[in-house]
Amino acid sequence: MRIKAIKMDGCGNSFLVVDEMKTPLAEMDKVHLSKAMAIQHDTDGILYVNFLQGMPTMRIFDRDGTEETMCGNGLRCATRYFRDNYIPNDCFTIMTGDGIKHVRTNNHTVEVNLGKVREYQQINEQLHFVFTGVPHVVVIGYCIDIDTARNLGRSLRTEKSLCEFVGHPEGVNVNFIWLEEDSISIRTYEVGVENITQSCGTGSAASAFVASRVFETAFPINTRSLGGNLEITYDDEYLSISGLTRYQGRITGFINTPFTKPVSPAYYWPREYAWDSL
Ligand SMILES: N[C@@H](CCC[C@H](N)C(=O)O)C(=O)O
Repeated sequence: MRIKAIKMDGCGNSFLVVDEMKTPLAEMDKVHLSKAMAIQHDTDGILYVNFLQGMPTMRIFDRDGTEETMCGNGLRCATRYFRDNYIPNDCFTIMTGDGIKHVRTNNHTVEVNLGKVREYQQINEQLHFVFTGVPHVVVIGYCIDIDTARNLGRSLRTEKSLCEFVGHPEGVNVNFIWLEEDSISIRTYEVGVENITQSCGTGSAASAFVASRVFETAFPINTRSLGGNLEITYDDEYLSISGLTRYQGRITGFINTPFTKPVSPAYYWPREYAWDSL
């Protein structure tokens, strides 16, 4: 079976977009396929886009093949894909694992409304917890290097007592934040990618919310991550994130379906980048 995907990123948070209207896939194939494609093409996850009962929908599978409820930057990329291919409007809605989300585009800039802040709790002076579609711990501190953030993030992400305390025994994403003159800087250790990513939309929103309480920073808040900046707004308890999205290229591959067991990615997914300006 031939599969086509588009490589995109939102502030460096990278995804392959698989359009299920063009490439219908069996549910059982998605876990193996997602893991294989994400590793081979070095992306943080795979976005499956489709229309279900007439409604645009997005599903996100992380690099390790697990499905997540939400992904802020992924939703921004999916929004741009829908706008450019199917929905010639600036404002519309997309169904996600975390419910219906309102989205808005302005050329390459995409804003998505993540909904109301949920489950906020201050754990101690340095640690806070916020649910913005997926669970996020926010650690307040000072400028941290990548290796330290990766090591600390990895141990906090599965720290049993912390995860149980915040009600998410499955694990949490970890954001290290510090205050800059005109913004906050963030390094996010992401569940499912199991590494620091270039940017995390839901993590940036959670971090901005915590910064507004701890540093009394006024919204809109600019967040700086390795891959770029996002603007976070807070309106009537609803958090929105806005920033640039990019196309990186088209990918074509072939798979034998259905999968019965995990297969080496290179076996069925040849590299055929055709970089273009889409
Ligand atoms: N990068 C995403 C967040 C993805 C969620 C995370 N990988 C998880 O599994 O919880 C974003 O932009 O929000």
